[in-house]
Amino acid sequence: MSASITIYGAGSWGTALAVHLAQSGRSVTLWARRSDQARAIRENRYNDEYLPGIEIPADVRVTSDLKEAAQASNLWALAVPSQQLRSFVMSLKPLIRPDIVVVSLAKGIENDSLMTMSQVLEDVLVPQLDRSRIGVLYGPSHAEEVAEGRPTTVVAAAHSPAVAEEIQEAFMTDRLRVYANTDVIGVEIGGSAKNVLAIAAGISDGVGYGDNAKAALVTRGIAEIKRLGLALGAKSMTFAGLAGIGDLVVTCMSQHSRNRGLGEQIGAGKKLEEALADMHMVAEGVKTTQSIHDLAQRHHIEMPITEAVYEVLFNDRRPHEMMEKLMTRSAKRENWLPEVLQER
Ligand SMILES: NC(=O)C1=CN([C@@H]2O[C@H](COP(=O)(O)OP(=O)(O)OC[C@H]3O[C@@H](n4cnc5c(N)ncnc54)[C@H](O)[C@@H]3O)[C@@H](O)[C@H]2O)C=CC1
Ligand SMILES: O=C(CO)COP(=O)(O)O
Repeated sequence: MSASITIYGAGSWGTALAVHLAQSGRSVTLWARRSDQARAIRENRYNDEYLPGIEIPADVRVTSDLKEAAQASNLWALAVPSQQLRSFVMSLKPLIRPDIVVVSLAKGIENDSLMTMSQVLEDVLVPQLDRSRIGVLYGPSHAEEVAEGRPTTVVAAAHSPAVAEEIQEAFMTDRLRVYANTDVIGVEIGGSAKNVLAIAAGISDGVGYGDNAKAALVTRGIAEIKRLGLALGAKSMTFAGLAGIGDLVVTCMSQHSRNRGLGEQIGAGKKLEEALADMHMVAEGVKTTQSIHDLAQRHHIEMPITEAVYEVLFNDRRPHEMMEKLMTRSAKRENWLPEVLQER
């Protein structure tokens, strides 16, 4: 077990993991961006802004000093929004050491580069850090439930099996069960694209389409996510795993999901800007819709649900119009054997 972990980003997810891991005996340092936030958490032992009602154990060290956080451990977990990851890691780069393992907790695809989070980390940190020491931790894990110690499962992915297992061991507790995987691109595409489908599920809830429509979005959603993943080199089975169907189900069904909640407001008639103005926390699905839409175009992948979400969010199209378009597409086959056998 990695004795100590540094978590960068004292938002909902970073704080929840810090609480959970500290309660499980790890030595945890939580880095907060603003010194006033770090001080308030140190003094009150609550993070009311991002994770209200959860007490932060006294042994979680809270700092806004990057150097102090970097020196505190050899395992760095990054819980900052995906579009800010690159600039944040640039500021960490002077502090990197070759024995560090860096894990992205952020789920998303960078807008301009269309890189996944591990690719952004590689882009910034290699060669100072070996590529094998970069990983991600994704899966169905709402912060509110992890902070309360409710049973949760996630997947640690890295190109090196040994590093995937090192991350697994570092985060595994009796209430947070971690699986290891080496299909990094599969885990990242599953864990990121699910936020687009969460917005679709929320729109469906807001309009009031019902349970059948929601089940269709989850099922046909994983089909289109898998198509993109396979084109990018992912393994088919990853999409039946925790960062595939697992993450998709939780986000489309949960009361906690911010992306689903944002979609619900849009389905009920709000404009994207209005829905975003009501949110304090990041809803990764908005930016990820742009990236996934662009990736699908680049690789000529049919992603009709993503396309529909894109049109509603960015081109002012009505949810009813897009649903009609989805329902009246030409007739398709589902999982015909010759096509399934072509998959990896
Ligand atoms: N909340 C959840 O249940 C889960 C969230 N995630 C992922 O974790 C990532 C973070 O999510 P949350 O903690 O929920 O978001 P949040 O909105 O609650 O917190 C974001 C944190 O990032 C910090 N931040 C913003 N811009 C920054 C910058 N330029 N540099 C450094 N720090 C910056 C903020 O101060 C804040 O502490 C997202 O990618 C999300 O998809 C993954 C699993 C669960
Ligand atoms: O990724 C998450 C849970 O696994 C959090 O994202 P949402 O809050 O949109 O569901």
